[in-house]
Amino acid sequence: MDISAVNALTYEEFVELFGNVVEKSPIISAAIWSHRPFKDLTDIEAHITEFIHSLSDSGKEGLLRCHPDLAGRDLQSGTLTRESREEQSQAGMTALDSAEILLMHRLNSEYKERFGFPFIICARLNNKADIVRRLSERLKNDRAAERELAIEEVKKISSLRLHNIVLSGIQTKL
Ligand SMILES: NC(=O)N[C@H]1NC(=O)NC1=O
Repeated sequence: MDISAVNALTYEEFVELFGNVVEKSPIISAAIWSHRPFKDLTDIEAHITEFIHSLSDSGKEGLLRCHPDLAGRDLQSGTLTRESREEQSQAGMTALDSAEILLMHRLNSEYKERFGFPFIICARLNNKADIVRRLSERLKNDRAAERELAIEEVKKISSLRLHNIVLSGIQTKL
């Protein structure tokens, strides 16, 4: 799918295709559609980044709260989005033993209690050991630093999702 095909999408098609590029936040694709025509994927990413950075601190935290825990309740109950399930699976989160699941639950709860939003990391770029290590380390940060780090992870997740859609030929929907 090339950029001219992206630019030719109707609003409805665009949001259907890119609505979950930022987890459970279709407002972002709804907003950036107005910026067509896009020059390339980097241009789309720049608009996503611009939107996210324009949010207030509470808006950014709201965006973070749209993300499911890693190895959390949604994974156990099968209610993850397709994208999140694939990412969590790739990072080994779907193949944890019971002790590892308990550890993730304990660390995720501690994190959420401290910061008021879930721990977020780009699962495709990290394995199980990285995730546990980073989660333990990041618990020591302050809230503002963690908010910014988490937003950077959301941007990495979104970039990989965007590239995956455009380059992998999910255009069958079009
Ligand atoms: N909590 C969290 O990091 N969630 C996620 N990370 C990722 O790569 N996909 C997700 O859903």
